[in-house]
Amino acid sequence: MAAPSEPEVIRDKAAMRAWSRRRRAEGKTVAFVPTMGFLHEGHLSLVSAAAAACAGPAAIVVSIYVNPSQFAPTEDLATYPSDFAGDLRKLAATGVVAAVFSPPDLYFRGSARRPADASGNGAISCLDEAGGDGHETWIRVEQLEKGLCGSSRPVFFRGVATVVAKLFNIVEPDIAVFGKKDYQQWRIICRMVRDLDFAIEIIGSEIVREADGLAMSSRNVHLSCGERQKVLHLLKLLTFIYFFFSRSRRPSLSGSSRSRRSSPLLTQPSLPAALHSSRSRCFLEGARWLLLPSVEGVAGGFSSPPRKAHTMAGGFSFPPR
Ligand SMILES: Nc1ncnc2c1ncn2[C@@H]1O[C@H](COP(=O)(O)OP(=O)(O)OP(=O)(O)O)[C@@H](O)[C@H]1O
Ligand SMILES: CC(C)(CO)[C@@H](O)C(=O)[O-]
Ligand code: BAL
Repeated sequence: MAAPSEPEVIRDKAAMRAWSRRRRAEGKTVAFVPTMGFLHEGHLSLVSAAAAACAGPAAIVVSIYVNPSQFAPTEDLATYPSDFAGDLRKLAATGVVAAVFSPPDLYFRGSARRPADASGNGAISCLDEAGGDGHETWIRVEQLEKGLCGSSRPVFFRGVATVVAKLFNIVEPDIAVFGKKDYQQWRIICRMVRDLDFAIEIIGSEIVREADGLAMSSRNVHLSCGERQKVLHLLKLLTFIYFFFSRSRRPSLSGSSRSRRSSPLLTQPSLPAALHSSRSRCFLEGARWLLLPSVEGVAGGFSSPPRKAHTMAGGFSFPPR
């Protein structure tokens, strides 16, 4: 990549929107990478994908915002890792990021915000249980948010879809890039953009992994050595199941409309037909049951479970890379 150059840091919504409009008036494509910060090579690969997707002159914007509305009060908002100065250095080193949008807060909190209790432990999101005249407008992608991460994190995808829509309205990008590590999230954003007529091209970018195969993820810093080993075992098992079924069963299993209806996520054409069969579902269910103690062991080891399924699975997606 090119020589380091400092991105402009923008904190204000109106200033961000004005910045994007100026760039577009100059004939640039505004390409957007939303993140929650504590950046690693996975995030930087999205920046490269954004640069590659712009045919002509580009204005690349990265947002760094830990969105409270995707965290339930039982989750880890308070301990989410951050290193803003380090993030800026990494983005500057890419030489292609023109602006970093890092707002202090994107929500109207209202007067009914729940106060901290005597021990100082108030609800830390979902928007501190906002009510009254606080934020009350939500986007739900009703079918795709069911299952997988949606099962263990009940407010997660509602918060993601809502904040991404807010960010799209503020940044007004032409292109936005999301990682396939968060596969369900990527599919949900694509569906929201289609259903609500956002004039934005969504790009899904491939998973970047550590040398041992674990998908890079900001929260990996919270994993102990033992937890990491358990996650890697799970990743190996899933990879084995994938290859076993995709090689030996695929030809006879495609085109079953009945099984394709069972989960909206599994109807994406990029997923192997093998995984739609009732037989492979039984196998996966059995494996999940056998592995549950180790998965729960990993989840229980964190200060604020539940964790995301993809982190448990080492960022496994279909097909594995
Ligand atoms: N290893 C990776 N490969 C590709 N994309 C990634 C990777 N890690 C994160 N991304 C993408 O970067 C974007 C921002 O993600 P985020 O800031 O939540 O980081 P994260 O590493 O996914 O954090 P977390 O540990 O909370 O999942 C998302 O679109 C996500 O899918
Ligand atoms: C898309 C996102 C930035 C919304 O907060 C977040 O869920 C993430 O980083 O994957
Ligand atoms: N990359 C997903 C963000 C989250 O887990 O909240």
